[in-house]
Amino acid sequence: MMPVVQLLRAALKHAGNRPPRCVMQTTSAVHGVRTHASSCTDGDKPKVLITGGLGQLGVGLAKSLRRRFGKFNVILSDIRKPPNHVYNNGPFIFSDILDYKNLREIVVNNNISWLVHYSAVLSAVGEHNVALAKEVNITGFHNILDIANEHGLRVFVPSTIGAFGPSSPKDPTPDLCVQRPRTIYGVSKVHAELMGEYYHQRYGLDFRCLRYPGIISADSQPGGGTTDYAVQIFHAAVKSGHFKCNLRSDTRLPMMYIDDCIRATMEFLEAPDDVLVSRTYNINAMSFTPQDLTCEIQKVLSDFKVTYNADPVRQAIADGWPKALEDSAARQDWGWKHEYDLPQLVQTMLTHITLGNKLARAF
Ligand SMILES: NC(=O)c1ccc[n+]([C@@H]2O[C@H](COP(=O)([O-])OP(=O)(O)OC[C@H]3O[C@@H](n4cnc5c(N)ncnc54)[C@H](O)[C@@H]3O)[C@@H](O)[C@H]2O)c1
Ligand SMILES: C[C@@H](O)[C@H](N)C(=O)O
Repeated sequence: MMPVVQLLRAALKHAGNRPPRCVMQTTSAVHGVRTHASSCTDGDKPKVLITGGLGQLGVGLAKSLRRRFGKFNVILSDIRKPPNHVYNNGPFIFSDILDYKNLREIVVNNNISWLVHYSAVLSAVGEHNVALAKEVNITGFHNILDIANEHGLRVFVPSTIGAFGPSSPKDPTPDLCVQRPRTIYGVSKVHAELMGEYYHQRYGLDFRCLRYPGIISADSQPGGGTTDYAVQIFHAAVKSGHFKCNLRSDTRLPMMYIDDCIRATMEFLEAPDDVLVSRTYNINAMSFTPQDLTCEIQKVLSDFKVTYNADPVRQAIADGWPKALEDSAARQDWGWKHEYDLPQLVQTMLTHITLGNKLARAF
C-alpha cells in the first residue's frame, strides 16, 4: 500500500500554485454572427459556475478550481442541500437547470465567465426514469447552451463512454465513429455533443466536451450509473470483506481515477483555443473487468470475496459500451496524459478509504 506520507506529498503536489495562464479565444464565427472575446485575461481570473455540483465529481473539481482561481471565483450549485463541509468551504447556491430565468440571474449577478455543466441523470437511473432523464439531460442542457451563448461563456459539458453503442467499434473506440447508443443517457449525450459543436461553428460558442470513462473516487459516491460497482467494491472490501457485483465478472469497461479526471478537465478548460482541433475528445486511462479489479484488491486484502449477480439493465448497458477509448487526439492536441493505472488506483483507493474510516471513527 502507498504510505500516507507519499499520499500527502501527492496531494500537496496537486495543490501547487501555478500562476493562471492567460487563455485568449481566437474563435471566429463561421456565419459571422458573433466572435466571443477572451474568457480570462492575465490578472482577470474566470468566474466559474458548476451545475450539479453535489454529485460524484463536482466537489472535487471545485476544490481544484478554487486552488487555482481563488475560493470566491468558483460557485458550486445544485438542487440539493449541501453537507456542512461543502457549505462551509466556498460559495454554494441553489440552481435548477430547468429554470432558465434563475440560471440567467446567477450568471449575470455573479459575472460568470465559465460554466461547468455537471447536472445529469446517469445511465442506470435514466433507464428507470426516461422522462426525468429527457428533461434534465436534454431540456436542461438546452438552457445551459442558450445561457452560455447569450452571455459569451466558455462552457464545459462532459460526455461519456455511454455516448457509444453496440454498433460502435469497441476496442478501442475512436473519437469519430458510429454513435447509436441504446440508453436515454447516451442519446442525450450525443445530442449534447452535436448541439455544442453546432453552436460553436454557428455562433462561435466556446463549447468544450470530454468523453469521460467510468470515474472512481474514494470520498464521493456515484450517482446511479453502470460503472458504480467499481467504486462500491472498494468500500465493501474495506468494510465487510464481501461484495455482490451487479455486472458479470468479464465485463471490461474504460475507467479513470478521479484525480486524473479532474486534472484532464482543468487542463482542457485552460487549453488555448487554437490548439483545439476538435470540441469533443475521448480521454482514456485504464480498462478492467470486475474479475481483474477483484484480483488486484486481493493482492492487498487476500480474504476479499466477490459474488456475481448481474442486473439485467446495467449488464445490457455495459455490453453495448466501449472496452477502451482511443484518445491519441487529446494526447497530441492539448497534452492529455493519465497518471493512474490499475495497481495505483487500487492502492490509492484502499488507502483513502481506510484512512477516511479511521478519521471518521476518531471524531
Ligand atoms: N461519474 C462518472 O463516472 C461519469 C462518467 C462519464 C461522464 N460523467 C458526467 O459527468 C457529469 C457529472 O457526473 P456525476 O457523476 O457527478 O453525476 P451525479 O449523478 O453524481 O450528480 C449529478 C448532479 O446533478 C444534480 N441535478 C439533477 N437534476 C438537476 C437539476 N434539475 N438542476 C440542477 N442539478 C440537478 C443532482 O442533484 C446531482 O447532484 C455528468 O454530466 C455525467 O454524465 C460522469
Ligand atoms: C460512465 C458514466 O457515464 C456513468 N458512470 C454511468 O455509468 O452512467
